[in-house]
Amino acid sequence: MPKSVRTITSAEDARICVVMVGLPARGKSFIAQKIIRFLSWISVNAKSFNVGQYRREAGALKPTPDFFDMDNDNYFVIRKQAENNAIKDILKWFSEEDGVVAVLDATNSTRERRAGICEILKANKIEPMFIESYSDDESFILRNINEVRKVSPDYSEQDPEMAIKNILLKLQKYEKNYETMTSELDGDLTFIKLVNGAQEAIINRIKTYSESRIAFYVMNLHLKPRCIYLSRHGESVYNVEQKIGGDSCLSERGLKYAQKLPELVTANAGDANLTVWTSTLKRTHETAQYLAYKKLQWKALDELDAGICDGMTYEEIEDKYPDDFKARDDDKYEYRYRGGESYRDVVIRLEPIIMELERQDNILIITHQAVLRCIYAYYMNVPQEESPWMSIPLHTLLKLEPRAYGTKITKIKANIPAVSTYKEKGTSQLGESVTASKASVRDIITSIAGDK
Ligand SMILES: O=P(O)(O)OC[C@H]1O[C@@](CO)(OP(=O)(O)O)[C@@H](O)[C@@H]1O
Repeated sequence: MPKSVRTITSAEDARICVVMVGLPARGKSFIAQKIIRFLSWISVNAKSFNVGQYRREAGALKPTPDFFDMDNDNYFVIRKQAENNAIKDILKWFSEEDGVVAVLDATNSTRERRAGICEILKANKIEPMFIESYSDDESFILRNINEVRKVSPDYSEQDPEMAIKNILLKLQKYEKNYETMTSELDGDLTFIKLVNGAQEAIINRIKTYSESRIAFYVMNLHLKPRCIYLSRHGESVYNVEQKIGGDSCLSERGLKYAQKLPELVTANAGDANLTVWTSTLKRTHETAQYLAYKKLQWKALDELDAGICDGMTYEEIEDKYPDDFKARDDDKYEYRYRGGESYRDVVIRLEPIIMELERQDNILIITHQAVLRCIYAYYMNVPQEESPWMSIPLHTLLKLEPRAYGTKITKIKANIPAVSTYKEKGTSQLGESVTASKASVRDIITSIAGDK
């Protein structure tokens, strides 16, 4: 019986607690959630602990700005209790749930408070890593205030004007005591200070691979509006023959999709500048051939390697390697084709693609079924056990718009028929053909996938 092999992603066993630092409305929760999403995607056990949530659970549901008055002892007790509960849960999570990276999402705005947290973490053999989001840019702050107003349970039911007034008052309370991190005064701590998003970054005492991976990731984050377009290559000769893998050319209908793609892209991206990324396989180049944008080839975007099954149909695999066929159906994410790859392997080789995508502006990626599922899973927060089973039809352009707390997705069908390459669990038969719908070119479904 073939056994899937678990791949270790890092040789370190250090447990890290990322401690967020910064005034309210500096995008700390956005950074915290992105870190968790990225680490979970690469299979690192990571969890965020938001002190605001603990404070709400402690009864301070919709606090007035006075609640954040640093000189008010009564309120201080509640705030401190919320912080203590969060830290208690972090320690419990590390010891009982094999945690690897926790994020303590709070302002942690004074040196004294940070020193206290440091002491507890170190006593429990957890490495503290501070990430400060600092800003003196009014437009950056205003954008974040607006975000907080919309998504924070503290303000979501308030009249927008009143909410903004309250957030500004809360900010003033914190500003009085806020101590930013500096190499001079905090030189013995591991920290990264992001100034105005990631316009500038100060990095101090990053020692381990895991810390540098997190630091590099957050330095690449940006919230400038941009779109990521994803498409599978047009229908290939192998797709028509129901064979997997290979390096075949496009079918006639696949070529039609390639010819239509420039029109689809312009209809949605207008005259925005785009870079097209393809894999190194022929079917993706042929799909990109009529697009008049700069093109880059990535080996990392090549389809999941089916090893000894490359070039076979699912029926042939079931017939010749029934144990492998079943093992893959039982655990599609972990199953590694003999001499080939698993979905987990694909995610690992896609890490540099995600790092680069976070840095970039508008990108169109033309790649393959399995690779697209993995990229999609990162943006849409799809759990590992579900992602290999997602249906991503041919001849469909996906438009992703990353936002602060989720990604907006639009599906644009090209209205060109294609075979289905979707195989359901428990069968070797492929689904129904994707026929041209009667709707016009732009059959658009829009949804927002929020963070979980
Ligand atoms: O993981 P599963 O569902 O088998 O999907 C991956 C398969 O998709 C295919 C099509 O069946 O990809 P592609 O987009 O490159 O045409 C195969 O080449 C590949 O093995």
